[in-house]
Parts: sequence; structure tokens; C-alpha cells
Amino acid sequence: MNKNREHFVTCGQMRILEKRADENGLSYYQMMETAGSSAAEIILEIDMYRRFIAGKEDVSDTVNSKVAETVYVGKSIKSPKSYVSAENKGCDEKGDWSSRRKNVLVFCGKGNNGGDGFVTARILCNKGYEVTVILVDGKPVTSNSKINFSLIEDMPITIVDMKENERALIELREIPDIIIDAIYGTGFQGALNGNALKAAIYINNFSKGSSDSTCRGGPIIFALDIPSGISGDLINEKYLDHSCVCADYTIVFHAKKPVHLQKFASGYFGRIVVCDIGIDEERLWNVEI
Ligand SMILES: NC(=O)C1=CN([C@@H]2O[C@H](COP(=O)(O)OP(=O)(O)OC[C@H]3O[C@@H](n4cnc5c(N)ncnc54)[C@H](O)[C@@H]3O)[C@@H](O)[C@H]2O)[C@@H](O)CC1
Ligand SMILES: [K+]
Repeated sequence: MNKNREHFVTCGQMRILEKRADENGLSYYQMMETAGSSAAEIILEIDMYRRFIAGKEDVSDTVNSKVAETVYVGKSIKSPKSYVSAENKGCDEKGDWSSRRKNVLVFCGKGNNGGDGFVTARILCNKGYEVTVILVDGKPVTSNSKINFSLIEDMPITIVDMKENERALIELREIPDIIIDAIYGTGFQGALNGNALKAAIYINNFSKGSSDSTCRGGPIIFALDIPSGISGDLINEKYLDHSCVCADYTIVFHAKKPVHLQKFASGYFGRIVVCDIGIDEERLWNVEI
């Protein structure tokens, strides 16, 4: 690897790495579980910290360095059901720190980025958050995303399908405390349209661009992997769709994608936190195929 430039992988390279990881003992399911659960940990940490210092002082730099220095490493993965019970045990200890249950809106697409969103939704629910999942493009279609959707269906999570209810966003009564964008990640190309565009407009109503939501009021907006509407491989400003989601934090899985390095798009990412999902890139590039 060239040490003089910041490390990144293209979306195509990411797909190859995930495939090789899956063939070499780290399943697609494990990677999704790690991505979603690590994202939940990061969100919990930032939210608790924000609450702790709310209104007292400007701590944006402290939060930045605290989060940036944290490396989120993949955990050993068990069966889907064992996760749910493990999280429930943690809930008694950690779920009661809030006098008011905080509202989380998780916008999920039908692909694997949406699958990450279901994992995050499940964990935040088990930690005592009041979670609403918005299905932007209807029910999930990828196999791991379907499994993770099935895990939240019986939980006390409100699930709203924008395909079935055109007024879904209008009917959202409360201003959320946290918004999670899990509509599109590395599988997206082009420009937002339809319900995804409506969702991005809804989210961006709350986003204040570069102003730091850790200190300002209103919901904190987290994007999983890439703010929806931005293509991961984009390197030409001409093709940037400005209706994309504008996040306060972007939680990037494994490594930055080319667009994360582009100055012209930096206003949409907020702070970037790169999160290890267990992929040993050096080894995987060298495995025999
Ligand atoms: N492959 C895996 O197992 C893993 C994937 N991960 C997550 O999965 C993401 C990639 O997942 P996918 O490859 O399923 O793709 P995405 O979930 O990013 O998006 C796929 C969907 O977007 C649609 N789409 C693409 N361009 C569009 C456009 N212009 N308008 C409307 N719809 C459009 C596609 O038809 C497809 O249905 C990553 O960013 C990451 O968040 C992580 O969970 C880690 C493991
Ligand atoms: K996203």
C-alpha cells in the first residue's frame, strides 16, 4: 500500500473484498452484523456524550478526537437469535439512563445498506431507544437484509413502509432525536428519485450543513457508509447530486471510498468515522483464487 496517500477502496474493490472475506471464513452476515452493531455503538457514544455536555460548553473538538481515535473492531459472531438475547441482557444495565426515551428514525433502503440499518435499529431499541424504521423502497430484497428485517419485525419497533403509505413522512408527529440514513451505500449510482428523494428532503430539513449538531439542538444525522444520493466512486463534482443526504456523521465501513476523499463533497459527510468490520485487506488481496 502506498503510505503517502490516504487509504481508500473503490466500490468494486469493496465488493471483491467482501466476497473473498465470505469465502475465507468471514460471512456476509457477520460483516453486516459488525457494521450495524459498530454503528450503533458509535451512535450511542456520541448521543450520550452530547447529552452529558448539552448546553455547557463547546466540545466539538473533544467529541471529534474522542470518536476519531476509537477503532471499532469486529466481534466474534454467533447466530442471529443469540444476538438478540445478548443485547436484551445489556438493556437493563444501560437502557435506563434516559429519563425520556429518545426517538430514532432509521431510513432503510431495500439493499444491504438497509440491512445495516436494521441491525442498528435492533440494537438501539434494545438499549432503550424508541425506534421507527422507515422502509423507503419497500421490503428488503437481499438475503441478509431480509434476515435482519425479520429480527426486528417482532420487536417494539414501529415499521412504516413508504411504498404503502404515501403520507408516511407527513404523519411523523415528533421531531426525532437521531436520524440514521441507511437508504443507499456502495450499491448506489446516479441521482435520487421517488421516495428516496422525499426521505432526503425530510432529513435535510433538519440538517444545518457544517454547523455541529453535537452542540446545536435538533436531531443528529448519521449516514451509514455514504450519505444516500452520493455515489461512492464519484470523483467529478459535475455529477454530484446536491439533493443527497447531508449528514453530521458518516460511519464508513472498512475504508473510505473515493468520494470520501473529495473536497467538493466534504460538506455532506460531517465527521467521518471509519469502522473496522473485520476485513483483513492485505491478506485478502493475496489469497489464491
Ligand atoms: N455485501 C455485504 O455483505 C455487506 C454490505 N454492507 C453494506 O451494504 C452496502 C452495499 O449494499 P448493496 O450492494 O446491497 O447496495 P445498496 O444497499 O447501497 O443499494 C442497493 C439498491 O440501490 C438501488 N439503486 C442503485 N442506484 C439507484 C438509483 N439511482 N435510484 C434508485 N435506486 C438505486 C439498487 O437497485 C439496489 O436495490 C454497503 O454500502 C454497506 O453499507 C455492509 O453490511 C457490510 C457487508
Ligand atoms: K447511507
